[in-house]
Amino acid sequence: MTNQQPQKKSSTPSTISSFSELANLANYSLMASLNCDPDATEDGVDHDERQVFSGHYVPVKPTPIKDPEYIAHSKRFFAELGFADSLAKSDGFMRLFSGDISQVPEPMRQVGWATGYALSIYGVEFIHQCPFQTGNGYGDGRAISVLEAVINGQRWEMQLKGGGRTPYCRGADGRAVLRSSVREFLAQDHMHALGVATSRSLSLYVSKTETVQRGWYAEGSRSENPDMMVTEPVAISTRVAPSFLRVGQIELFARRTREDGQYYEQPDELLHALDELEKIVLHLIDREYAEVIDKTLSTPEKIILLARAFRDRLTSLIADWIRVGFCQGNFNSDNCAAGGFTLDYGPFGFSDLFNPHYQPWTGGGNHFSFMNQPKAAQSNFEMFCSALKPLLATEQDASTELDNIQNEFSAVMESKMQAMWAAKLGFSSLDKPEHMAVLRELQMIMMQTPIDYTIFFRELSSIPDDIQPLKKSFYTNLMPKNAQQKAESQQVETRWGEWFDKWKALLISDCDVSTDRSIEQVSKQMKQVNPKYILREWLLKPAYQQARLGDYSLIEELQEVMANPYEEQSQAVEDKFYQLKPLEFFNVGGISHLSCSS
Ligand SMILES: Nc1ncnc2c1ncn2[C@@H]1O[C@H](COP(=O)(O)OP(=O)(O)OP(=O)(O)O)[C@@H](O)[C@H]1O
Ligand SMILES: [Mg+2]
Repeated sequence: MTNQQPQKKSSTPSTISSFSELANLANYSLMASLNCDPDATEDGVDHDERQVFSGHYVPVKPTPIKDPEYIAHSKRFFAELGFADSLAKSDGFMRLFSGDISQVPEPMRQVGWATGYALSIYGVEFIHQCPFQTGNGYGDGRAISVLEAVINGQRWEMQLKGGGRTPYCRGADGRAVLRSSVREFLAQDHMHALGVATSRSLSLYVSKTETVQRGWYAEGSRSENPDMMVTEPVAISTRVAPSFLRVGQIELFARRTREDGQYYEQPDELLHALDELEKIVLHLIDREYAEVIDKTLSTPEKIILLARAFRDRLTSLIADWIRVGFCQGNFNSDNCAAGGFTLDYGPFGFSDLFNPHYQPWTGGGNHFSFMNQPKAAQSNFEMFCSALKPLLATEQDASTELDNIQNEFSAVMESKMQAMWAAKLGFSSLDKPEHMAVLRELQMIMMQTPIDYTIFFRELSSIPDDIQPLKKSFYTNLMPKNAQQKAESQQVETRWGEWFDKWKALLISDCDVSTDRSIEQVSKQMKQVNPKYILREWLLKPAYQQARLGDYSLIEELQEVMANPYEEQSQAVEDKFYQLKPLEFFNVGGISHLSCSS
């Protein structure tokens, strides 16, 4: 059900308790397999926006945040890496991951790197909106990778978010504020605990003295857009993944191969562009798909396997997002990791009230809304396949096969969605029409009744005797009040009862025919796919507000609770975190919607 990234061979790690031990694990494959921007300076002091015409990466020295203070690290991920918890507060570690790379010992390098990428929004290329009207200004504007290390046989890239300006900053400050960094750090950690493929959270540091200004919402504001400027401390969160390659990155190098004279003037420049495209694709395979694609195959053969494998991961990812109520909010090709995992926790949100059009980001439009994410993914996948095409220009068969892989996306997506809904409902499949009818009817009533998506499925997972426990998920206060409306809502309740009876009868008959499925087992399985605890925005807000005052206890508490989202936890945890969204938070800026993610 879940879309785990491939597990590498693991031996029990010996603990890494000092920064010099970590430094010894540094191992940079990127520089060997990719091209550096030929216009770049070697020392990485390259902090003004400028066009980057070629090369896959630009050396950039991060700008440290002033007077950094420790807020959090992912204990779970540290344990996986074999890092001692004490490392997070140690001098060298804290210095590096708050942006000061100037003193790292060899074999670490005293310079990081940023990468360019192209942007497509819902399948439409954006080129002229960059400051140079060429697309050469898009890329990591504030994300800077600082380390590659091989740990227990797995290669990881570590990337600062908010590490200061890069050539791609487009005039912005290169910083991330405390609020957005807390959200990103916690959500990324939580998504892993939910079993959803994601970049991982490593650490979070805030500056005690450096601030920037951002537009934000006044307390309780219902304005769609921010109505005031706030001064916020800057922070750096570090995220970790096998790579940070995005669909937009492959697109950038494919666009440069076009014979429209936009990107090159001489024939050898076309060859160079094709070479850069091939290199980045092979690098993607090496970093993200090495376990499923044989190194000895030809490039066209590899490309076919890559497209198939990415399609498989991407469709699983989207089904998982919908399973747990996650809306990414801004699923452009530049926010779509080519390794098929969740990347960029900016304007994301977890659904409280079920709404297929749920979209936390005011700039996102319906195309990135909750139930439209399969379509948004399809657009990104199509851009990905088009970007691979120039490498198959003389390979008719492979090119046709790639078209087929692309054309079958929606069928594969649909089958993943059906498997996901079946699991949420406790069915082994939706193959029979009566199972499908139960799903369709449920989707209809869910749209007509204000219910909490998480609580509804969690209560259903206990397979109750009647609909009474499900009412815990009803936003009764949002239901109609006058007499006629009350009568209508009575009808809705009757429909719920009828739906429930049909669902339960099917479930019982499934168990009767299958000897290896008891009701208790089904309930247990349902609780493994229907989380109890979800990182709701109204839970996040007090955590970053308290952090602003120097109190990080709520962040730690949320981290703990959200690390075990499928478990039954204490009554106190349930009372605090397993609740409907309070009515006063509906339509409130910064909780129900947000416009700014930085
Ligand atoms: N404060 C900033 N300074 C420089 N660049 C920024 C800033 N905020 C956003 N950007 C850049 O604007 C683009 C769009 O922002 P978006 O919110 O998608 O990305 P992000 O949250 O910064 O990053 P990522 O996708 O790396 O998680 C990105 O290329 C990003 O680097
Ligand atoms: Mg982004």
